[in-house]
Amino acid sequence: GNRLPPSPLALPIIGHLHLLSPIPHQAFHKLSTKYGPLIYLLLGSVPCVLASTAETAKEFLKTHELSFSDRPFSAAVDYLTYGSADFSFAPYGPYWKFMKKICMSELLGGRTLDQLLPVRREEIRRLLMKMIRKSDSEDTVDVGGELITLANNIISRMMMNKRCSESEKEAEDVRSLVHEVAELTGTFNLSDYIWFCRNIDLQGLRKRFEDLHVRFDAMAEKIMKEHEEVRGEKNERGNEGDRVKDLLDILLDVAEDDKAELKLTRENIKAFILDIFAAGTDTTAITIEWALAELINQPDIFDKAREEIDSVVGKSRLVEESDIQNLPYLQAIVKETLRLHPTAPLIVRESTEDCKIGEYNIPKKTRLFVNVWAIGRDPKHWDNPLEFRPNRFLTEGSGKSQLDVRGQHFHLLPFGSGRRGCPATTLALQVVQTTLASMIQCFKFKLGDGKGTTVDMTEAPGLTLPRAHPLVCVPVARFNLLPLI
Ligand code: HEM
Repeated sequence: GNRLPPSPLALPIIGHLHLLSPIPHQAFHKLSTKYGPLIYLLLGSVPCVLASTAETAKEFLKTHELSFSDRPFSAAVDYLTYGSADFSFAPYGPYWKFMKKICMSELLGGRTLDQLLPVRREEIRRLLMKMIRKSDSEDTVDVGGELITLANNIISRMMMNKRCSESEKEAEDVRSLVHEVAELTGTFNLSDYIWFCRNIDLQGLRKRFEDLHVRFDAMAEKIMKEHEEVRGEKNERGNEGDRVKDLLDILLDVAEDDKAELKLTRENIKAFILDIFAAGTDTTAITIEWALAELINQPDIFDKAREEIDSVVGKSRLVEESDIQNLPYLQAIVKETLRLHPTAPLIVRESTEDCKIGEYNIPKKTRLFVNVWAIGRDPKHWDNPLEFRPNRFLTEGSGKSQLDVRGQHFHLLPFGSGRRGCPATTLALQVVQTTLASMIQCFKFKLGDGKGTTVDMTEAPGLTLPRAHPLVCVPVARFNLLPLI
């Protein structure tokens, strides 16, 4: 037959759009408890399916992977990605495949990440220095804000050998630009619908896209020109190769390579820069913020993590990326954070052909949402799912100790799965684990403004699972840290 999955009653014109607020992944979760693990929805006029369990996720992302490897298109994406010249939103075709190959072999591959290790080390030290000063003056730190700056600087230096915050003003410009782009493209894109509800002023919205596009383009052009100048000089002097290449150098090399399978355009390169900032900054920073909030709320877990680091690393040097493999409890804390607080709570794809899932027919051009957030809290797969218990990943015999977060285990999908999964999982884990470990090693935390001893864990609306209440606290250095930095 021609059966679609079960569906709540739809309203004229808006379909099920009214059911999504205020926080889409939470609203979706509620719908799934009522209508089941696979639901059909009409968002405005767009047909969608919603997968809310590990089993349904596997059907779409693995069994029928190739039918669901496109991303949906929206006006924001069109404006901001140079007419879809980018990577994150590119259709699953030759251009995407070409870029994916470069991503995995060069841009985000092991060798590049190794070469750029000093960037990550320096930026983490810069954050720690700032916190040491706050500790000395017994001042509060806006942890979330500092982590966004950290993530932004790491990405910016990897991408184009430039920190965002040479000056505070410049840093703020880049931060707000990146934030707006992420908000508007809705990296995991729901926003066009939500705006439709909230904001009928489509004209005003278009103006915002244009504005943002112009601002971003100016920034990207400036950076590209600077690079091209340096490359010109290098070529004249003939001494290329004495400096570590940043990602932009690698992209420009590919663009100049006449033997490359595809010719990268200027738009492609700018759009890629935009993608990396939009996909990599908030997700990384907010994950670390959630992890720290959980630890502050559970001093016994915090103590245990600190003891592990003290015994493996000691107090005479700072924890390094290479220590992480010897810190299983820390790794478990990060997995548990990604289970409960996945900063990409919904995976968004689109189907390229008709397809049969179980007894249901899913037509071509149907948008897919996989509710990663709900799957991580499913009591069928997780004991006491709402409790933060890193030990669940360590207990021998529970079967959970072998679980990783790279998309092989469909009840834990913080980075998605398959070909279209996050290409920067390794980098993201390096930054999250090492930053968290160094904060644990160096500081204890007192909550700011006398707000008691527990951190409020409410989520706010937003595509990257922002916290409703910013984590503000006073870092207290555990010992004299300066010799370590
Ligand atoms: C904790 C941090 C991060 C999380 C939780 C995360 C999660 C995700 C998820 C769930 C997806 C969609 C996967 C799918 O459709 O199956 C994705 C895609 C993507 N991520 Fe990440 N990510 C993180 C960090 C980063 C970083 C640091 C970068 C870049 C440096 C990055 C770049 C991308 C890109 C380019 C895509 C699109 C890939 C494509 O369409 O083929 N992500 N990420």
